[in-house]
This record gives sequence, C-alpha cells and structure tokens, in this order.
Amino acid sequence: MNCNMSTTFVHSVKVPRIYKECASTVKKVLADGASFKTLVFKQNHPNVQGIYALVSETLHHCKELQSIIDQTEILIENPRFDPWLARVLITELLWGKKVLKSEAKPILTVLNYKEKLQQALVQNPDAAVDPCDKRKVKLPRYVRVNTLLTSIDEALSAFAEDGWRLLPRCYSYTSHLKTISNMGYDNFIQDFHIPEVLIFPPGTKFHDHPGYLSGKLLLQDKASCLPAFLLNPKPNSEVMDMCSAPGMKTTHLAAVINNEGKIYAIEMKDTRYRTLCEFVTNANASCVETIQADALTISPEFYPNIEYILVDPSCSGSGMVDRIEIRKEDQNNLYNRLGKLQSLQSMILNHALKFPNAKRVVYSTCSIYPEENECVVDEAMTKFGDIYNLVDLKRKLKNEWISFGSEEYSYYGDRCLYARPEVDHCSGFFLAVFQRKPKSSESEEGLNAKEENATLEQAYDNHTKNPSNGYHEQEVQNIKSEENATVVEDDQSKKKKKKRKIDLEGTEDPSNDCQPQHETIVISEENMKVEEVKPKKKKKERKIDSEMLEDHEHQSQHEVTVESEENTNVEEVEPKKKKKKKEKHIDTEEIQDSTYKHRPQHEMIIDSKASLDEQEVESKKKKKKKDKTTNLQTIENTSYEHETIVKSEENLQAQEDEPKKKKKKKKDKEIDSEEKVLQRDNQSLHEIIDGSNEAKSKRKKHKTKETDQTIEVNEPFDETFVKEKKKKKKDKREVETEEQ
Ligand SMILES: C[S@@+](CC[C@H](N)C(=O)[O-])C[C@H]1O[C@@H](n2cnc3c(N)ncnc32)[C@H](O)[C@@H]1O
Repeated sequence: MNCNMSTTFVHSVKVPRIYKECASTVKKVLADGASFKTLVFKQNHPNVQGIYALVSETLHHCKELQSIIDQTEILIENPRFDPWLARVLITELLWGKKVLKSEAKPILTVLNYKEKLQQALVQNPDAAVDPCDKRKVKLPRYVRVNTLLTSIDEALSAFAEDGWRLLPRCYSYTSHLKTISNMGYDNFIQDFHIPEVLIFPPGTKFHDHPGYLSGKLLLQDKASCLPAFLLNPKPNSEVMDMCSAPGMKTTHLAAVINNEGKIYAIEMKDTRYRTLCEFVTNANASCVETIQADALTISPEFYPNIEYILVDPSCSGSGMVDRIEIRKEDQNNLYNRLGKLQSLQSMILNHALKFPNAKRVVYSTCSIYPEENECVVDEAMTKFGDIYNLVDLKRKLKNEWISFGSEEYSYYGDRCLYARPEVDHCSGFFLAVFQRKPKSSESEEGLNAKEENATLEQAYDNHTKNPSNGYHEQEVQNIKSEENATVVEDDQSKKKKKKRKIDLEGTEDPSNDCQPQHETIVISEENMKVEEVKPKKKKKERKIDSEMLEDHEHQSQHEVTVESEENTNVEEVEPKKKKKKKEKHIDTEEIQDSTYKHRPQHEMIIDSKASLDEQEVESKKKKKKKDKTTNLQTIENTSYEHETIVKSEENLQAQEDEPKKKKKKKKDKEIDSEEKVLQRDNQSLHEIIDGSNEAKSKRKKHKTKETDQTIEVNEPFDETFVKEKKKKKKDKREVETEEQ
C-alpha cells in the first residue's frame, strides 16, 4: 500500500524555514559542488549553527540516505517530493532531533514512512558500525566561557538569542550523559560538573563565532577543564602551572581565582612559550606571570608561597579521540616511548611535591596508559606518601563520576579519575589530586590543611551550583550527607546550605529527571548577545592558532594538532639533544639533592616513619622496588639521557635509605630485572603495549605473573603472610580514608 494514501494533508501549512534552507544548501553542495561552509555562513538565518549541524549531518549520511530512499521507495511513490528536502527531513528523523513537528505535507509524508525508514536503517549495510571506527567517537563540542571576559549568564543568553535551545540541567551525571548523547542539532547544555563549560552537538563550528574570536569563548574539551576545577585554587593565592603551553589550563586557573592572586606559568619550549604568552594576553589572564624554563630547574625554596600546583606534562596523548589507534609500525616504539615519558612525568610530579607550602597538587595527562598515570602516581606516593594524601576523587565527586584508575597498577589507583571518550563523551584523560596531610597536632598548618579539604568539598558544591538554574538534586544530596562529611566546615556555610535545602524542597519536583527549562532562554529580550569584537589578529593567522589552541594536545579533532603532539613527544626525547639534556639532568640532580636536604618537612616525615609498622614499611619498599625495576627495564633499552635520570633517581634513593638496604635492593632489582627480561622475551612487545582489550588483559596477566614471581624470589611465599599483608593494606587504606 502506498503509505501516504491514508493521510489528508493540510496544504496551507508551510515547511519550517530551517528545513528549506538546509535542503537548498544540501542541493547546492551535492548537485552543484558549492562550498558548504561558505553557503551556510552566507545565510541570513538566526540559527546558522543549527543549519550547519543539520546540513553536515545530512551530508555525513549521504550514502546511507540514498540506499534508505531506494529501499523505501519514498521518492518513487511521492514523485513531487523535493528529494533534497526529503534527505534533510529523514536525517532529522533518524539521526537528528528524532521528531518532526509540523503539519506540512512533506513532513507528514516522512512521518508516514517512519517505520519503513527505521527498518531500512537497521538493514542498511552502510549504517553498520565499522569495528575499526569504534574509537572515532563523535564527541560533542565543548566551549569554556572565559569568565575573565564575560559571564556565564551573558553567554547563555547570547546563545539563546542565536536560536540555541538550552536543555535543562540533569540531576545525575548518568542522565546528563544520556542527555548529551541525544542532543538535537540546536540544543546545548551546561556541563554537569563545571558550569562555565557549555556543550554543543558534535561538529558545531565556532571558529568564526564572534565570542571565540574575542576570547570570550574558548574551545576546550571538558576533560581539559577538570584540572583547574579540581585544583580549585583560592583567590589571592599563588599557583604554579609547571607545563603550561598553550595555556588552556593556565587561563582556566586564572578564571577560577578571578585574576586575584598570582599564577606562575612555566613552559620550556620556545615556540610553545610564545603561544602561551599570546594566549594568556588574549584571554585577559592578567594574574599570570609566564616563565620560560624547564620546570625541573625551578627551585622550590624560591617560591615559598605557592600553595597550588598543576602538573600537566607531555604525554603520549593516547586519550585523544582519533588518535588512539596506533599505527602498527609505531607500536614497537611505544613501549620505549612510554618508559621515557613516565620518567619525565615522574620527575616533574616529584619536583612539584617538594614545594614547601604546596597544599594541593594536581597531576593530569591526556593518556589512557597506566604507565603514564597510576604508575607515576604510585611512585610519587611511595616517596611523598608521608606528606600527602591522595584524594579519593570518587568520594570528592560524590559518586557522580564513572571511571577510575586501577589498583592493578597502583595501590592508590582507584582514587584517581579517568575520563573515557566512550563513557564520558569527552577526551580520554587521567587526573590525580595530592593533598597535603593535616598534621597530627592541631597546629595552624594542620588546621589549614583541614580547611583545604573542606574547600575542595565546598568547591564541588559551588561548581555544581548553576548560577542561573538554581541547584540540582546533587546539591540536595550533598546537603543531606553533610552530617556524615569527614571534613571541617564552618557553621555559617552549613547554615547557608540548609537554607538552600529548604528553598529547594519548596520549588523542585524530584520526580523529574531534568529540571524545568532554563530561565535564561525566556529572558532573551535582555539582548545580552556576546559582543562582536573584531579579531585582534588576522583571521588566517587566527585559524592556524586555533588549530594549536583548540585544546591543543588534548583536543584531537584536527590532524595537525595530533601530529604536533606526537612531534612534541618525540622531540622531547630525541637523542640529538642528549648532550644538552644530560647537562640539564645533572643540574636537576643537584636541585633535587639540595631541596631534599633543605626541606624541614622532609625530616619530620622521616621521623614519623618510625611509627609505621615494620612489615608495612617492608612491603611498601618492595613495591617501590618493583616499580623502579619496571622503569629501569624500559630505560635500559633507550638513550643514555635516561640513564642519567635513573642515576638521579638512585641518588635520591641513596639519600633516603640506609646503605645496607640499598645494597639488598640493588641485588633484588637485578634478580627482578632478569626475571622480567626473560618474561618479556617470551611475550611480544606488541601485546604489552597494544591498547586493545585483549592486549590489556594479557598485560594484566603479565603483571600478575610478575608480582607472584617477585614474591617467590624475595619472600617466603606462604598464605598467612599474604593474608596478613592484605589485612594491613586494608587497615592502612581505612586509616588514610579517615585522615582525608
Ligand atoms: C600537555 S602540554 C600542556 C598543556 C597545557 N597544560 C594546556 O592545558 O594548555 C605539556 C607542555 O609541557 C611542556 N613541558 C614538558 N616538559 C617540561 C618541563 N620540564 N618544563 C616546562 N615545560 C615542560 C611541553 O613543552 C608542553 O608544552
């Protein structure tokens, strides 16, 4: 039966203008070969972004559309139906908003074919997911509102004015994720955790947007906004960003402290340093002082007032979407490269943890490899676990996060956060927060540290507050769990929260998953459009910059960026710079030695170590030794640059340990190394470094095997011992959790 025979059409109803414009653009692009971008931006339509999104979706599904149209015979049975409009409407129904709201004839025609179209889509071979494409997750477009140049409310209103529809905020992270995966082409939403981050449909272009050109809007992936959000420095404090170019996170930190205080932004590389300076200026981050230097040469004692430090070093970039598939020929090198990167990452993180007044240190990478993440954190905690706690981010985020690190690679793995593209709809990312421990006595410093714990807790509460939307369910939960909180909060803020709770109970409908439509949409008359500010630089130059600045090493949508990240990493470990680097590392050794000697806290830690259970210390040291062995193996295969690093590590160790223990350790290390080399000879390197699940599980097995063997070699392996060890580990974790 002809599907459209059963319906009486109302001929007077017009097709919405947006669909007509999209159809005309699609026709010009596909039939006449016109430039899609030029056409869209020439259009004098208030929702040019909406048109852009729907047209790109239609073009993207061009091949599937043709076979669906052929299969359903929609155009044969409706010969007067404009084929271009049909394509646009089918796209909207199958991949876009998934609804068509109008009584216009073409729309009713498509709706009549809905079932057939959906069936054809399922059967369509072109629509099947290419397994090789699974990592090419289509991420939404993230925009950070630069609150140093505009306000969140202003930005929301400006987008509403442009025809964007702000979706209501969700009550849980999971419903937020569901919402963003189903966003229509003209929808946007505020991020669940970070209110200054706005989320738009994938592919939304902002490069010509006046807000972007004026620096009010920055194209920064959510993952890359997590470090500043979780470091959460206080206004009027001193902050150091140790690896800062191009400055995405530096400028975000400046926005968090509202330009009140001081941020030292360190960058080693010349060209990247220049980009950093330019970016900081354009973003109006006036509290930032840029320093071109190797972070390892910055003496902690010269910066006694630094309280917050961000360590976001060069990494493999394996978390970046489109970049995760490693070319076969690169895989052999990856393992070596990871080893080198891990050494550098560890050195920078360990250096940061030596700053005498650092209260909170965030370590982050855009890598998904535990070698660059949990392993680095584990090593740092082995050295600095007496001064710092590793913040349990699951608890900090009140369970409103999904992926965490693995205990397989680190004693502290599950306290670290992972962002995973396929889960969190943002770039792959890793983050750990080190928080200086409160002193056992109620000294002033101890109180400060407690206050800091409270601040982080409070920060989360503040951030989950939507300035325009009121508070969502999460906050109500926070308030409810307030009595159980282990942190110190002043009475005043508690009272404030309670008042909010009363307000909320009176106004919200908890049965709704999402809140009612945002008010700022309604107040669009206020005409708070983002100012059309002339770009400071020529557009062409801007575009080149944008490739680099678009969250650079973390945002992967541009091939150029991807390449530059790889080059960066390669460059950093290139043998031709060995000589220079060797000198640098010798310097570093000196710095490390001296800072160790001169830091009073460290002496206190050594004292306090005495109170640790002897077995605990023993097992901790064995673990440390195991990790060091892994490092050593990697380094052995590479340049002498890394031999220097190892030497420097060993020097440090020598200062910390008694010579007797050192001797024993060295011997054990040798045995371990031999064991591992033998194992690795039998296992393909490809398997160890492959990001695939299969390889991961192999790697896991491999690790477990190593652990078992280590026990066999170094300790009498009996069950009681293992049980006791596990119990101790559990007890220690409980004590640490309480401390936090
Ligand atoms: C991952 S990128 C940082 C991205 C930056 N945080 C942002 O959000 O825009 C790492 C940067 O650290 C720099 N870097 C690497 N090692 C360094 C060191 N030892 N001292 C200073 N900068 C370093 C690299 O040149 C690179 O620009």
